[in-house]
Amino acid sequence: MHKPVSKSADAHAAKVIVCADAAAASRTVANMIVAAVNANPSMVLGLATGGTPTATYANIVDDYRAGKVQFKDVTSFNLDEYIGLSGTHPQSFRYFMQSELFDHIDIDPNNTFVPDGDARDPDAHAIQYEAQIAASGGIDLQLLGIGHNGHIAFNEPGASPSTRTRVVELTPSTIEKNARFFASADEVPKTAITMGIGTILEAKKILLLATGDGKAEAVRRSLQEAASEAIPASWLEQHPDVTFVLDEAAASELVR
Ligand SMILES: O=P(O)(O)OC[C@H]1O[C@](O)(CO)[C@@H](O)[C@@H]1O
Repeated sequence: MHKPVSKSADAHAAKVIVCADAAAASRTVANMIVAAVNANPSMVLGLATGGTPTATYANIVDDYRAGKVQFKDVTSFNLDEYIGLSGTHPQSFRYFMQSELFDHIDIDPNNTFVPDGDARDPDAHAIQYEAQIAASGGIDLQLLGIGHNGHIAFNEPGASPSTRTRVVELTPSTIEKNARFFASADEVPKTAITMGIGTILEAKKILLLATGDGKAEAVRRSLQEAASEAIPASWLEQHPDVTFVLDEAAASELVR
């Protein structure tokens, strides 16, 4: 049991699943996604990038190859993309999704949506992206990671729960953390297009995967402090169907 310490009376308690290690947490999330697709083969999936979900995607590819699931009628929307990187740039989130998941399953490429980091008018593109999500009928299941500073997608501290898909500036700490994927911090784009917190909160169901002790404080503050702009993931308390899937390390600061 995890006590929702200091949460407001109208907060929804997230479900929390603690797994022995990152591999088990990744497999748990893959199983949940595969089960959801099998229950609704034409579902709309919200997908995340970053280091955290790579093992989950590898597990999903394994299940696809084993004939346990098909994606031919699934539509996907990714959370975010760096501005200035085209989809062929190896550090773009479009490239990541192709190489980690889409190129290995039967999803229709026309039904995979990632914000276009190369859009001529990123503000207009963000509005169009929202319209595309709405036209799809909305996201059925949204996968999230969490940043060390509590960000979800690229909604950095300061983001309100009413934010929509838009252009944002990345914080120096996020740029520094993500520099590990680039040759140097100087190469990390300073701006991105991201779904807003309000956009994310409209998903019917939300799964947040966090692994490693570097995420322990952000996880604890999200689950056990009053929601505030200081920790964007804390706004998830406003959603009635959120599950945090953690490894022991990411769960290690929770008051149990
Ligand atoms: O999984 P990582 O690499 O720790 O990243 C944390 C979060 O930051 C992002 O990279 C920013 O969107 C997310 O993709 C991810 O959920």
